[in-house]
Amino acid sequence: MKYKVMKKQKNSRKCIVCGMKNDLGLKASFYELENGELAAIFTPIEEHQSYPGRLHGGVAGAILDETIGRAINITDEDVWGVTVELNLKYHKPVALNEQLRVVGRITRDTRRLFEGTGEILLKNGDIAVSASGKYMKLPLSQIADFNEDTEEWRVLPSDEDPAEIEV
Ligand SMILES: CCCCCCCC(=O)SCCNC(=O)CCNC(=O)[C@H](O)C(C)(C)COP(=O)(O)OP(=O)(O)OC[C@H]1O[C@@H](n2cnc3c(N)ncnc32)[C@H](O)[C@@H]1OP(=O)(O)O
Repeated sequence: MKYKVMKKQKNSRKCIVCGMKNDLGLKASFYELENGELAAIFTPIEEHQSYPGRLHGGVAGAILDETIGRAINITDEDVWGVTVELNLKYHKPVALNEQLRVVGRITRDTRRLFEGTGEILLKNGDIAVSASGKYMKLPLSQIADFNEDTEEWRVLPSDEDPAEIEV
């Protein structure tokens, strides 16, 4: 199904997944959808390979980790957390140099923890990798010395931002 994009989330400077100034990073964009899920869009490059032409499983884990983790921000922009568990299932190989869609959602939300699931989708809609994750909520000050300006933590509008995404 195609869902309307309601909001684009922020990118950062150096994060391996969302850092726009990390030359080896995924430079993923994150979009909140009208159905309450979060979609990520990124294009893996050669530097993200495992076997030639195939996305590394750890990199697939990284994008799923962040997509599920950021899905909590759809309902509360100020929740921060760290991953405490991540389970992955690799169903199909993922090719490089093709734009990928990733989707994540929250399945449980308590005072201290939240949990969610997510999938990397191939062009034809098949699920290539699926994941479930558990995150511990923490104040940002307990996670890192994070200055929003220095870390360039901001929404970066682009002409390529989609109006709707099929997930
Ligand atoms: C918005 C978010 C987007 C996020 C996207 C990407 C996020 C990341 O990549 S974060 C990087 C990777 N993750 C990390 O670095 C986390 C590393 N781990 C830690 O820092 C610590 O283990 C930390 C802070 C989570 C817990 O530390 P600490 O408080 O000392 O642990 P501990 O005392 O053992 O446990 C505290 C409580 O949490 C619970 N807990 C700990 N781990 C888990 C777990 N995996 N599952 C369930 N409960 C857990 C314990 O049972 C305990 O509960 P209680 O107090 O009721 O007994």
